[in-house]
Amino acid sequence: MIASPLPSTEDKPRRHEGGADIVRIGGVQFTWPGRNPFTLAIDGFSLAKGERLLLIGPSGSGKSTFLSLLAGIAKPDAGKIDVLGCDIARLDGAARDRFRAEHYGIIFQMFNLLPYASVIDNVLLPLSFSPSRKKRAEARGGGRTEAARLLGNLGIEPSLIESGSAASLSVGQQQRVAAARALIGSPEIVIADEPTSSLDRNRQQAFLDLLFAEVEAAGATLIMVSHDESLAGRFSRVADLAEIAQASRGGR
Ligand SMILES: Nc1ncnc2c1ncn2[C@@H]1O[C@H](COP(=O)(O)OP(=O)(O)OP(=O)(O)O)[C@@H](O)[C@H]1O
Repeated sequence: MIASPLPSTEDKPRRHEGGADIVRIGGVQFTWPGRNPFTLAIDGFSLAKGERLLLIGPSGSGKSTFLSLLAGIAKPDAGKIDVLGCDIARLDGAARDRFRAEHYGIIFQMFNLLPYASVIDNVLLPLSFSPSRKKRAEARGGGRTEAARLLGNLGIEPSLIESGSAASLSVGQQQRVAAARALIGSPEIVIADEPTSSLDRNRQQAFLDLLFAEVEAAGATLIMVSHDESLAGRFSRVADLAEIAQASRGGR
């Protein structure tokens, strides 16, 4: 069920059941270089801890660009992107990479698994880059135990966990492995860029059931992009990117 109406940029930051803001963006400008440059401007946006935001909008409207800014993959030309009290717009590339590894689990559109690595090694990868996620996984019995638990909960057969390589998996299985990799070590923010686009309706719903259960168990905040507005009822908030950001093309 959608908790409340879609916000305008003038709205006060929305809070989710008392959760404090985990993200606050203000005055952001970002332009992709090129002959017909695409610019995204975000006057103000905030996200409360524990929210599950579904981000919708037409193809090419800038949803992935928005996620890249939110995750510190792209650096804005101006403005503030405050995440967990840190303005990531002020960090250099290496510091943003470290921050992302510590605090974000990301399910990319193409999954980005290491094809020749085993399923479990793909899931364990983020722990090599994040001391705090490693610590949290260790507190739950160790990285391998936690990876196997997540993979099992996400419906990966035990026989595939140690021996299967990512390249040998179906698209649906790759997606589940990508979700386990995003969730291991309980990052505060989980970002999913159209993770269900290659699944049929039943598998889509089953995947979301598993994803939401794990996100909730970890107390994480979820931002998911999808073209499928019928998923809206499952999220605490739904926003069209056009309500959050102004997109423009060409010289400014
Ligand atoms: N790496 C890049 N380099 C240059 N321009 C880019 C890059 N990525 C995106 N763009 C520009 O930004 C625009 C918005 O792209 P973006 O991928 O953010 O949209 P989207 O809403 O996520 O689209 P889709 O729903 O099709 O994935 C593109 O049309 C393109 O012009």
